[in-house]
Amino acid sequence: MIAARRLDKISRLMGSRATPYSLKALNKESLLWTEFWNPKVRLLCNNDGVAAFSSTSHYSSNCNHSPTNKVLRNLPGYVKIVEVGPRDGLQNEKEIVPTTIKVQLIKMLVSSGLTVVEATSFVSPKWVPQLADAKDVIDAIQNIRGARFPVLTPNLKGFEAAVEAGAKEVAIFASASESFSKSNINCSIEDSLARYKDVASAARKLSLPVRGYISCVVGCPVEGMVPPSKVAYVAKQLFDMGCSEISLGDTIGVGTPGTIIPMIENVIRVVPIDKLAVHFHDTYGQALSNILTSLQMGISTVDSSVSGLGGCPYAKGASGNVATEDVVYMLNGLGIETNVDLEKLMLAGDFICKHLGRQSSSKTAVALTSKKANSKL
Ligand SMILES: CC(C)(COP(=O)([O-])OP(=O)([O-])OC[C@H]1O[C@@H](n2cnc3c(N)ncnc32)[C@H](O)[C@@H]1OP(=O)([O-])[O-])[C@@H](O)C(=O)NCCC(=O)NCCSC(=O)C[C@@](C)(O)CC(=O)[O-]
Repeated sequence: MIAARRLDKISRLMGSRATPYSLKALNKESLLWTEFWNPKVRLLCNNDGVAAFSSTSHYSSNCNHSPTNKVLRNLPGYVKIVEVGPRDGLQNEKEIVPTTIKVQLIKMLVSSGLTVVEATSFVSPKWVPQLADAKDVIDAIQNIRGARFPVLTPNLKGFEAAVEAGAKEVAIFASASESFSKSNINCSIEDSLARYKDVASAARKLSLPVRGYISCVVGCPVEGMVPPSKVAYVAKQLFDMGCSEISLGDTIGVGTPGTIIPMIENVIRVVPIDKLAVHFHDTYGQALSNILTSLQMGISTVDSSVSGLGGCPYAKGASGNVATEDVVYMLNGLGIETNVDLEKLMLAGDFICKHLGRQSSSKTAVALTSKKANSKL
């Protein structure tokens, strides 16, 4: 068995996120080996040193199922959720949502335990009037602790405005479809990549992290099927210009595991899998199965939107993002850590849905709310 002193030292090295699921004795060799994990790495150790090392792919100690189960073996122990509700969720809303409501929503999302909340976009207010108050939103959330608040910036003008407002992290958004690039940001893919190089280099000078999005990773509303090689090409460009994370967006929600797998396979030939995130819209009800497939392939960052709000203004017919509540419910069921308190998350969802005057698109929120109401009868 591993000595207590050594165990302490390794736990310290792996950081606080190594707990509470940092230790696990392996079945057969529990007297000799101890497995340590955190969201990034997995170590097999004994008193003689580190025996094996791998990135992510491990089991949470909360899991009821056996690590030898073939289907579930490669799931991560921790999934980082990137909440995009205040930006992607609201950008398409026709009625302008007051800044105070947006700020209250962000506060509630952070208090549910979400550690990344995309707050707004510094885009042209003529193109996306709903987010014209970006500066005020960033101003009002400056003192909120416990989460990062990336913002979308389509060009240097947006980047400079974001930095001036106090943003500490930005996201650039390209497309794998020419037609979508034109309708979303009014330029070709190549022109957008040239613009984004400038943004990425300006961000590097200030040591600000840059996330890269790719839209239409399986289908485009105009062009139909998008070849995986095109997605891989854009992913490599974004990675090479310094994006610390690349989010693969099924903007119109047409993907199934059958199309997601070849797309991810192509991308991971050119970008390390731990740099990838997935961003699924739920138009055809495929988002959760696509997320599970992505996790099985080794991805451990998932974008979602509280109450399933959202949709891109330049992707007609696309429904909302996958609901964060549904993602958390599924991950809880798999014993995968997220740091998110589902009850508190549902309060945030309820808050924004009441403001918008509509029912949540989260099946989990609807089911748990009606279960609660019934139990009170
Ligand atoms: C990119 C532009 C600006 C090009 O728009 P343009 O009209 O080609 O740009 P321009 O350079 O000719 O400028 C036109 C006007 O916009 C102003 N302008 C120029 N830039 C900015 C800026 N940053 N902030 C504020 N104002 C700006 C500029 O100053 C000028 O003002 P005017 O002289 O007419 O008064 C425009 O197309 C735009 O803002 N597009 C944003 C569209 C958008 O936000 N789409 C939704 C986000 S992407 C998404 O949802 C997909 C994603 C990420 O979620 C993943 C997925 O699901 O796929």
